[in-house]
Amino acid sequence: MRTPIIAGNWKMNKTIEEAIDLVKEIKSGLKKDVETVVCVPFTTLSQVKKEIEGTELKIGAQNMHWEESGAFTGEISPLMLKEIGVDYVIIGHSERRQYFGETDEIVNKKTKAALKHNINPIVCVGETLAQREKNIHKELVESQILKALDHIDDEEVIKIVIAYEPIWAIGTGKTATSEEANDMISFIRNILRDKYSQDISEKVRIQYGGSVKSSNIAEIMSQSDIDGALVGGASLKSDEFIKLIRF
Ligand SMILES: O=C(CO)COP(=O)(O)O
Repeated sequence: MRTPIIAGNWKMNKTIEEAIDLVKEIKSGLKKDVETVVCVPFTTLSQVKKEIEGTELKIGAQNMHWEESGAFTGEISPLMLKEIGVDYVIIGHSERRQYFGETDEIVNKKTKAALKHNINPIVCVGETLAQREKNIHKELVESQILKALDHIDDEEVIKIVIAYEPIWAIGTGKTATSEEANDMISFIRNILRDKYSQDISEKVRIQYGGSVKSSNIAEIMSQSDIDGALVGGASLKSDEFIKLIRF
């Protein structure tokens, strides 16, 4: 059985003070057997980590460099995240790919670096609207997955969470139908089966992301292959996020 995982991606939102307020409310609404993660801005990681001590709430970063240190102005290394005690890191979010030029090769390097440092990567994949309309969305996602997982073995891949986020559904209010999401996610599971094994494909958790909110979470989570959600906008308000955890 795969434990459901609901992760909030706060993106570039919340000052330290706001972050602490939000996390105080979230930790009071946790649900047993649903892994809950908040992926917060770098500047708030330390304080949020202190605030969640002794609770089941997990903490994630939204990005990371693959090197341990060096002349990479403005970047944050896996060692720095590990020192804070970060559990997860989002890798290859479509906004990083789109605005900051992250390629599949970079996503692979970052994923391997996270695993090396025992930080669980949440690896994001997903197609644009144009790619879906051209009916090349599965090809595209397959290529993103295989490149992200290059040289990652059986023992490591099960620590990865994959997030399928169709770009046209992010922040647009347009959700993929739960059937469309499940269809792609079961397709991803088949890619894992072919690359690794049936057993591995049944262990890896795969989330859906894109305009997830309290009104559609139950429907999304009722699908056979969807193990959770990566949530943007709706993770910024405690009452809404708690409803998502309690789907
Ligand atoms: O990008 C997302 C999560 O990583 C999704 O964002 P929204 O939930 O705001 O559509």
